[in-house]
Formats: sequence, structure tokens, C-alpha cells
Amino acid sequence: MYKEMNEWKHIFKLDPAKEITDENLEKLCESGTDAIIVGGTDNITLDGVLDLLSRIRRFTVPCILEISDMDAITPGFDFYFVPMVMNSTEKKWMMDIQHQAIKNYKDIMNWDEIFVEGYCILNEEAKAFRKTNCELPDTDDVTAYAFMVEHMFHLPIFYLEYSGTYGDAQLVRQVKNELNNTLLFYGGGIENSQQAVEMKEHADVIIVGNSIYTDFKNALKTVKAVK
Ligand SMILES: CC(C)=CCC/C(C)=C/CC/C(C)=C/CC/C(C)=C/CC/C(C)=C/CC/C(C)=C/CC/C(C)=C/COP(=O)(O)OP(=O)(O)O
Ligand SMILES: O=P(O)(O)OC[C@@H](O)CO
Ligand SMILES: [Mg+2]
Repeated sequence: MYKEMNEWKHIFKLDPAKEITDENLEKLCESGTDAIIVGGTDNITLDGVLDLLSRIRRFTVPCILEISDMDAITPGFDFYFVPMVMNSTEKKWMMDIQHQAIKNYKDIMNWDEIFVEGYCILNEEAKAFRKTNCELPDTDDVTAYAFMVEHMFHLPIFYLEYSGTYGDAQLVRQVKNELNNTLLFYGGGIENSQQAVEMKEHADVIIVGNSIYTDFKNALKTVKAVK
């Protein structure tokens, strides 16, 4: 585990398929957030990733590529996050794409900068849910996935993903109570300081994505709210 990651509280997730002005990008990078993730589900191109990378690189904030497409992997990021979708009904999204990627890249992979995320996607409307043919887990299922991620796979991150909608804070609390070593990331629908504080009470790290593009001022305020 990258030592400082244990102390992270807040991350902004920027989508390479969406536009952001230099002015707003600077505000995000200088906001005090712990890191910027570059990632999304649809239309992720190498050009889009490289554009954001070069613009974020002007600042000191750690910059992470969350890999969702093999064709959009590039050197230059501080860290690489590799999703494995626990509640996908297809082995492909849990194992096979990652297996193929490791065959391609194993000779140049620096495992000190690569972190695998056990994803559990809980919003049926999210693009990632549909793309990876997820099934909606109940509370017991989610808890069991958390156990698997920590005790069977020993992954550094369990990611409760509600992308696009605000989730169930009580479920986040229950999951947090089951985890000891694996960090709990929460992402989904955080649009204001109050929501950020509520989810940060339970999750180790909150991720703010879409509201950067829909309500920038309030998205920016989520950093100070949790720090
Ligand atoms: C050249 C170089 C420096 C190499 C470095 C070495 C390296 C890091 C090699 C890669 C190793 C590896 C194992 C890669 C895995 C590659 C891969 C494509 C894995 C599959 C990932 C996956 C399951 C993708 C499916 C979609 C998904 C779950 C994406 C996660 C992010 C997410 C949920 C985004 C939010 O999406 P959403 O909000 O629903 O959608 P929009 O924001 O787009 O609307
Ligand atoms: O876009 P939102 O809904 O903020 O979710 C953040 C992140 O978890 C998406 O992968
Ligand atoms: Mg998104």
C-alpha cells in the first residue's frame, strides 16, 4: 500500500470524454483534494486521456489512471487503478480482460504503482453496471463481496460504486464495519458538502465525479467539507 493513500479522504474523478476549462481544472488540482482519477466508462480514448494527463501534470496533485480500456493506457501517471467488477455476471469483467492485459504488459508493469480495485456497482442505471452486465446485490451479497475482496483477494480497495446516483449511507457504514485492511472507496451522486460529509463518515475515501460537470461550485466545496 502506497503509504499516503491510507490517509486520503477525497478524490475528484475526471472523465476524458467530457470538457473542462483550464480555470476549473486548476481549481480542482489546487483544491486540496488528495488525488485526481482520470476515468469513465464510455468513449475513453488515448487522446482524451493524454490531454487530461498533460494538463493535470502542471500541478503537484497525484494523478491516477483508472483503466477502463486497453487502448487508452499510457505511461506518465503516478498510479494505475485496475477495476475488477465483483458483481458482474460475466467472468470477462472480473478476470479475463485483466488476464489479457497482464499478458501484454507484464514486462513493463511496476506493481508499486498499480492498485487493484474490487468494484461493487449498485446503480442499475450506471453505464458501468450495464456495460459489465452486473446483477444488483442485496446487503448480504455486498458484505460477502467485501469479505472476498479483503480476505480472498487481499485487494487494497473495495469500491462501492453508485455512479450517477446518491447511495445508501447505512450500507456504506455496514460495509466499513466489516473491513480492516482494505480501504473503502465510495463514489456516486455526491453533489454538495452535506452529502460528502455523510458518506465520508463511513467510507475511507469519497470520489466526486459527475457534479464537477453539473454544479462545479458545490463539487469544489466537497473537499473542504471532508478535510
Ligand atoms: C504502458 C504502461 C505505462 C502500462 C502500465 C502497466 C499497466 C497499468 C497495465 C495494465 C494492467 C491491467 C490489468 C489492466 C486492465 C485493463 C482493463 C481494460 C480492465 C477492465 C476494467 C473494467 C472492468 C472496465 C469496465 C468499466 C468499469 C467498471 C470502469 C471503472 C470505472 C467506472 C465505474 C467509471 C464510471 O463510469 P460511469 O459513471 O458509469 O460512466 P460515465 O462516467 O462514463 O458516464
Ligand atoms: O460521477 P459520480 O456519480 O459522482 O460518481 C463518482 C464515481 O464513483 C464514478 O465512478
Ligand atoms: Mg461518471
